[in-house]
Amino acid sequence: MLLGAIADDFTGASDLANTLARGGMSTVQFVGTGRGKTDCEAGVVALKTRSAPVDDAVRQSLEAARWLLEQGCEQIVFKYCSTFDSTPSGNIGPVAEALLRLTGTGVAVVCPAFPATGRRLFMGHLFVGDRLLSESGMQNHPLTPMTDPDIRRWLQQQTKGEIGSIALDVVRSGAAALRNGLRAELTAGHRLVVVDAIEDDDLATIAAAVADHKLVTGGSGIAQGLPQNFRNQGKLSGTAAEVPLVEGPGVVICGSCSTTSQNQVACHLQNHPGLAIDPAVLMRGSMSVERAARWVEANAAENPIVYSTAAPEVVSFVQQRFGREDVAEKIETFFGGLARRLADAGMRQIVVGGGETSGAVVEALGLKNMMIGPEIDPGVPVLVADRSGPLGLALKSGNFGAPDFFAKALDRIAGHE
Ligand SMILES: Nc1ncnc2c1ncn2[C@@H]1O[C@H](COP(=O)(O)OP(=O)(O)OP(=O)(O)O)[C@@H](O)[C@H]1O
Ligand SMILES: O=C(O)[C@@H](O)C(=O)CO
Repeated sequence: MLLGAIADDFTGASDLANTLARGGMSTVQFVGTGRGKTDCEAGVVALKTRSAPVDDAVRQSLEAARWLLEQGCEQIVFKYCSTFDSTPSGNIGPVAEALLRLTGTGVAVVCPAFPATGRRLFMGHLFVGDRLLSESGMQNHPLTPMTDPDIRRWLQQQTKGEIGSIALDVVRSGAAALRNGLRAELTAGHRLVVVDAIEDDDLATIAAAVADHKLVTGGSGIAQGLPQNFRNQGKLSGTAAEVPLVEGPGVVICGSCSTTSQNQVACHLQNHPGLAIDPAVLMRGSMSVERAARWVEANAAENPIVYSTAAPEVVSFVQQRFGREDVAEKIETFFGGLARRLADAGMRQIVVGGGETSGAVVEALGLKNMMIGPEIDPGVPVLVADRSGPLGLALKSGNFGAPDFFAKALDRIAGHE
């Protein structure tokens, strides 16, 4: 393994694995510090640490990094969300600082930009499309409401060390100028440096500038140029793994409440049967995994959807009543249990909406690693795991995908265009 990555959630991991695979590295997505197939050029360890307690997130990330370094990785990427999902008390800062120490790195870039999905960083401020992050809908996120678009200020609340920043004009001056800028930041004592990027070319410049960095941090965009660094050194084999097609039956499970997911659920419901999961009903114990599974099986021929997706005011009402973490855990456990029950009974395609939800589903399915198939929409590939035969998956980040993503994902897993 040449490049090892640690992703703080499962959809983020598949987003990054997709980028590295498209960049020409043979890539495997590992579940936790999952073992199994390690003969790849890039290994992405998917953790579920985005909303975990800080100590837990640091411990799991260090364990994953140590494992990746043992596999021979020359560079470690810490992948977080392109919308920088975190709270003022963590976890991006503490994990990044712990990885700096572990890898003996002086300075690392911080760059969540992902222009293909509208995430651009200018003067340290993060935009989603034409909106500042804090006005993009992300301010209503159920677990990590992003209420400040200034990534320097947000990250500073999470770290012990002072945060540096490098503006777009330096990036546009080229890789050598950026390297000098990073050295100057290090001299000033800034070991985590927020770097602007608004186009793919900016990300390519940043990737070229950090070719010899032991640690790189960012969204999946930062990884677009990393395979080229290894190619320049003649280290890539150029052989891609064969990923099998997987026919149905299929189901969609959505626990994401983002605006994008709300539209995608509404779109899928136009032509497919749906079962809405009311968290209050779940908390009272009046809905069981078995009941939902029977409903899915009765509708299996029509690619049904089971979802807890709801509007922000409904989400905050239920959170106030039952507690944010308790509700999230109840829903995630339910969706995990549902996926396992369905896969045990022969479901071969599972499409999931939401990073936390995806983590719960993949962990409940007990998968060890996943191969990376074709891209469905920017940032979301087909994944194929082995679970008594091939199981096709798509793990969609809350904010990714076209309105018809769910139907398209099921088609792509089966190899239909
Ligand atoms: N109706 C609801 N009320 C309250 N909480 C909910 C509801 N539906 C889902 N949730 C919880 O909200 C969280 C949604 O997070 P998830 O990561 O799955 O989606 P997302 O944040 O939109 O996606 P991503 O992390 O990929 O951006 C989960 O913990 C889920 O259990
Ligand atoms: O970077 C993103 O936006 C996604 O890969 C993600 O992390 C989803 O949770």
